[in-house]
Amino acid sequence: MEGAAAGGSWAAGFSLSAVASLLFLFSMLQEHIPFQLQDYLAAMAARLHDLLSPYVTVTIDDHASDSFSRSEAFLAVEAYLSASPCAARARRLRADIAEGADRMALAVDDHEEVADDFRGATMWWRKSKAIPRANVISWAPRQDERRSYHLTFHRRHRALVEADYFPHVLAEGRAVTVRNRQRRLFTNNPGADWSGYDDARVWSHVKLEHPSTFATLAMDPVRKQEIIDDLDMFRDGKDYYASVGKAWKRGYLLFGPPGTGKSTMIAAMANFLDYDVYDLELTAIIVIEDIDCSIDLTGKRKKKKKDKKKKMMPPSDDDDEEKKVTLSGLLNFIDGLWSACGGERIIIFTTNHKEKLDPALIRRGRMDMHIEMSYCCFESFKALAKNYLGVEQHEMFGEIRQLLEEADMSPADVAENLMPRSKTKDVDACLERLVKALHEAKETKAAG
Ligand SMILES: Nc1ncnc2c1ncn2[C@@H]1O[C@H](COP(=O)(O)OP(=O)(O)OP(=O)(O)O)[C@@H](O)[C@H]1O
Ligand SMILES: [Mg+2]
Repeated sequence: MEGAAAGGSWAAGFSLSAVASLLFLFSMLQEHIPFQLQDYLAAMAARLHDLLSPYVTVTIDDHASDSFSRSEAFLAVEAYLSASPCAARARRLRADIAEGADRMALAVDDHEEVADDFRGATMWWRKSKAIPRANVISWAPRQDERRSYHLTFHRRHRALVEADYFPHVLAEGRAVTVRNRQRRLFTNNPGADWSGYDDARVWSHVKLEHPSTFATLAMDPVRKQEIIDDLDMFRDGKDYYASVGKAWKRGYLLFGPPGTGKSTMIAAMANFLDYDVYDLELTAIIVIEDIDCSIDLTGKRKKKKKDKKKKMMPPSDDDDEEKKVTLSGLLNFIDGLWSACGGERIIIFTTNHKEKLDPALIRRGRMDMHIEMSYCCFESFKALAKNYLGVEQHEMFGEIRQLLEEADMSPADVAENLMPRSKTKDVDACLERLVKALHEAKETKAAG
């Protein structure tokens, strides 16, 4: 290893090159030496190397010997090196789109070597490729190529590598993978069977490419900040959750009339946290409470007699019992979803009718923070006006403020009225259209 030799003494450099020559000779002779002797010689060469060299080498293979999937350690190192400043000095790189990622990622190419500086210690990374000997002739690209990373460092840094450097590489590598991957939005399929754990039928997902952020989300700034703080606290709260003995999970219930920004908030949260999102649309679920929620000592749920209560919003013409979901089935599913996955989890429930939900469903622990998304207030309007029209002050703002207090209009409707109808953004026309719509909404409210 060139870099390692340069970093050590002359003697180490000499001994390394001597060993390298021996290894080269060994590989030349390999074909003429019986198998048993090959193993013996390899072991001897390794011991000779150990005796002479002050350097330690750790190998990380891309496939664990008993597994077909790629090793997590290898992927973490690959991701770490792709983003590390040390890789910027590599001359040969390889570009690829990793599984689940949405952009090209660069990785160090085969046989390339890079030096990473960690707290004053130099870590040399080299990537190697090996093609196992096989008596198979194939025109297809070799599937059995094995790649490995070799980390070489001075033996006095061994404790540092084990205690600090490897955890650092793993954490950074994972963070890079999360940043690169395509995030997904899962939504529940109406009518799915909630009694089982068949995730594929219950959830469908799309790529999450929603542009909404907390900066564009219109709501009371104080409440918005509370939510951001809560998410921040959760994200960095791994140790805290462990110390109080709680699973690292949090549930949010977003409730409010249609068009008040519940789905927009979900996208903003996902973009803020870089998480996948499970959006459980409760209004689309029919729950028939035919099972009592108290649990007897044998752990089974007691059945209630014939007292069937509709607790959630069912499309009333849907009489297909098969499609209906029992409350306990839904609770089991939600709790199963929580416990099935390690690591941090956020699940967001949305509904237009909080008052119709069963208390068991929305108790703290399942839904820890209840967030009301309400009709557009003046603060929200100001955010939308800035976002859609680029105005922060206007003589019509006073009138609009007054009207917003008297009429119920969702942010979705306010936004729609503010949207310019032509490329020449006519701010006055947009605000006038909003005032007119607010007057109508006010009359409707008074009449209803
Ligand atoms: N608070 C908000 N801030 C910014 N834009 C909003 C807000 N509320 C609504 N909008 C706009 O209105 C559209 C519809 O809002 P959204 O889908 O988030 O409503 P919702 O509360 O999820 O409604 P529903 O109950 O029908 O699902 C959004 O795409 C967005 O453009
Ligand atoms: Mg929605």
